Amino acid sequence: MEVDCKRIWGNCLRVIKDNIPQISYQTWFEPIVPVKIDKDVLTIQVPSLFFYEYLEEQYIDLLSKTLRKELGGNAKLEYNVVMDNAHMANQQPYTLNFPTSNKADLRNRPVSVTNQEKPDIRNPFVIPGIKRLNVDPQLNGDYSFENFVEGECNRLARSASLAVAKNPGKTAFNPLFLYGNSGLGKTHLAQSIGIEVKRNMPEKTVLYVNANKFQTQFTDSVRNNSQNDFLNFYQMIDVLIIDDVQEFAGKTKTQNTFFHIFNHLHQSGKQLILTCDKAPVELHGMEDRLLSRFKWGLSADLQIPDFETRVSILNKKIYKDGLTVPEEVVYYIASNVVNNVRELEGALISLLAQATLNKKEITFETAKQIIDKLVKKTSKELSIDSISQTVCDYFGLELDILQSKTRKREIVQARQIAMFFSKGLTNSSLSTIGAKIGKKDHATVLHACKAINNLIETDKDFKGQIKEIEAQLKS
Ligand SMILES: Nc1ncnc2c1ncn2[C@@H]1O[C@H](COP(=O)(O)OP(=O)(O)OP(=O)(O)O)[C@@H](O)[C@H]1O
Repeated sequence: MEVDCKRIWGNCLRVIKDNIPQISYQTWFEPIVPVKIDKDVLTIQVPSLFFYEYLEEQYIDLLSKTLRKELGGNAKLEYNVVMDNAHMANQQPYTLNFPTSNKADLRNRPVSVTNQEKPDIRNPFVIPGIKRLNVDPQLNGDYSFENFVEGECNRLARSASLAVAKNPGKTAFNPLFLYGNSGLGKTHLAQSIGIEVKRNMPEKTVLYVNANKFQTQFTDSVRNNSQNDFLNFYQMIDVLIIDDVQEFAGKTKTQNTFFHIFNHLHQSGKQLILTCDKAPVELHGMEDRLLSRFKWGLSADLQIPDFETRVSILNKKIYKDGLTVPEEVVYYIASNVVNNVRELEGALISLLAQATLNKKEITFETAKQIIDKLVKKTSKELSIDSISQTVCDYFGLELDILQSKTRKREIVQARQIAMFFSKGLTNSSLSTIGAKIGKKDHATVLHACKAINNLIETDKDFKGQIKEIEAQLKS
């Protein structure tokens, strides 16, 4: 009997293996143990209730087909759900019986439970104490379609986002890849999709996550030996929004894991929405197989809004916050803050803050003073690229040399100086700086900053050089 059940389950596995991705097979089928066969009922043992629910949700059709091929039309499957080690003390497997022949029956099956304890699902987004897996989508209610102003600059991205929101996973826009410079509305638009899906299809599991957070969770899961939980969790999402995917650059293990999640979701008809600060073709430090997948759906860019759109964005915000701002002031802001919607909003906020603090009305004159100061400040902002260029010019080096693997002292030092100034003079994160200068990690950047600070304190000539470079950067 035991041999029989192993043989039959082995036959089923051969078919299953050919029909699903290897990672899914390893995750969901390798841990299953065939227990017994009784006429046309096969009993299998699974390690958790969550595991059983997932099999039922994702693979019941495949299981039914393969089992019926082996045991005939009346084939049935029974599960023994055996708790994991944490629950071994009172190990009394509970059995859930259901037939595989009729899918509708599966949803309303009679369940007999002899052990009510549930295994933990270790995931930071799961709200504890809720029976069904319930995921906090991490959405900001302000980032709705209603609050997003349409313009020539974002028309394609917005209409594609709307189409995806109405039909997640069912349009050709999968993944939807939204890209553009900082502060142009990528996060807002990506979140709008999540908000709309949740509004119209509350049963869908939506999750917004920043690429850095994803990376941290992944690293934690490796440390805690809970990679399977991590993978399983992400493979259950219906609409997955990953913000700032450029942060994955150079992180091979994270990319590898994301690749599997991407494949699983895509193959299961789930929706992926990715945002990035550049187009897929310009993305460096990313594996080719991942890049090619980014291009599968639709890439839509967000451009700098034109004057009219900038005025509409300001007016929308003014109206929403119940403020009164003279039209000429709105026009002045819109004419002078042009590159970034976040800065546009920031200018309005600082104007209002100053007016409130000084108990003054917002006049054109006060607005002009404040905005002029702000615009001057932003025009001085430097990029990692321009800093790297200035440092290379100063030492007479080619820019490319910073990206090379050479350990020559002068190159290493030039790289460290570029990192030091990028940290001090831009808002970029350590990992972004590292990725851009020599494909290094954040720890290397931190080390570089310390090394340069030490040298400034101990070496007078070096300090002089740093002062000269700084003067060039700020001129
Ligand atoms: N078309 C728009 N209509 C209304 N508000 C907008 C629009 N575009 C951007 N914003 C607002 O500008 C701010 C910045 O937008 P968002 O955070 O989405 O930019 P981003 O492109 O994701 O930037 P980053 O790459 O720096 O994360 C947000 O407050 C957002 O609501």
